[in-house]
Amino acid sequence: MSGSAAAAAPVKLAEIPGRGRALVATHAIKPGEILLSESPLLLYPASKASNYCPLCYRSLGTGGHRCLSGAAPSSWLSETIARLRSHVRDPDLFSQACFLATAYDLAASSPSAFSLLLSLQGSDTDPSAPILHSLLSSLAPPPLPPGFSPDLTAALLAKDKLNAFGLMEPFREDDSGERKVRAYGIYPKASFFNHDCLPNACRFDYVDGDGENNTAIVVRAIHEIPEGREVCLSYFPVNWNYKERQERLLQDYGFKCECDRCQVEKNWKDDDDEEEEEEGMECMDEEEGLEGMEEDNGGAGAEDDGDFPHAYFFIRYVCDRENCGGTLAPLPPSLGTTTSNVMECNVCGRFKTEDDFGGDGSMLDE
Ligand SMILES: C[S@@+](CC[C@H](N)C(=O)[O-])C[C@H]1O[C@@H](n2cnc3c(N)ncnc32)[C@H](O)[C@@H]1O
Repeated sequence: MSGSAAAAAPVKLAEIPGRGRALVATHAIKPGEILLSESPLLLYPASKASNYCPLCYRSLGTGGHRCLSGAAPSSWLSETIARLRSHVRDPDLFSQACFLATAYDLAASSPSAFSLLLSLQGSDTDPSAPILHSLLSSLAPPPLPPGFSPDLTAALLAKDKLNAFGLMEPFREDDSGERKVRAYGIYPKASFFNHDCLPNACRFDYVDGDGENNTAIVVRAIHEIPEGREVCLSYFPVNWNYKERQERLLQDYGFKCECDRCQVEKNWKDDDDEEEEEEGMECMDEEEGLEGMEEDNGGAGAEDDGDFPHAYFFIRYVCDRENCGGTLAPLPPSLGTTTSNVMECNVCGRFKTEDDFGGDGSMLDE
């Protein structure tokens, strides 16, 4: 081995009371720094759409497609998915059944990866588990994979519910905010990111990109993160209002969010919620927001700035493109040290430079 030890991973696993396993920064993180780049444990289609390659998930486009998938699925999995495609009409049922087939196939092909999947968070029983189990029992060709049972099916669905990331169809201006998911993936380490309504990191995917890693997800720091601080993602678009966020987190993830932003917004009247989030906090004192961020190094804990402690986040890090609402993070720092002044949106993919922001941090008109 050479004299210099391999660089430590930027995040490590920790147990945080009341939050379970979490990922925390192992050193002071620079804006844009790549915290994790990870290939999926498993991937499965989100719908029956046929505009992408069923193996590498890249868009088929109009020209000839060159599939860059490294590995072919087993014949059992290909046959099961083909049968599901021709027999299951409901798109959600189809997608969930594909998940189960892919997960059971993993049990046969890689017991260690399958154990990893089972070690992830999630134990609620999905009401559709019995239907999905009998669907798979009747359609999948023999021999059925190891452990195939109603209990295991229910356990797998619970893992999927809490841990799957959507790989999105490319953004289109006329989407009117409704973006489609092309595929879902389960990423073993990324599954340990907890949620914060004002995250300090966000994830990118480049499903139509070149190379074999197009289904990897890349998590980058939005701003500086001090050593030891928990790194969190937002489990949904940051511009959702308090009620929407709380409902989703309780129903789908089983917890009540007590983050700094929720502490402030729980006291807002419903009207406040809508006005502030739709108008991107334009009415607040932007100077106050900027100072708050500077003192806190851009961390998510600037609590003392009155009613709008997090307004700077919206001005600086939420994409203002119509129907987008993605999160902006700088490109990775060059040579690992110099922070880039180019921000990338994780939804529409647009790049913005410092010149696109006013001196007060607001975005200039385009
Ligand atoms: C994708 S997992 C994240 C990793 C998880 N903490 C674990 O121990 O494996 C999602 C689950 O983590 C927990 N979680 C995530 N964010 C949280 C938060 N802000 N507060 C409390 N629990 C949270 C919830 O139980 C949620 O269902």
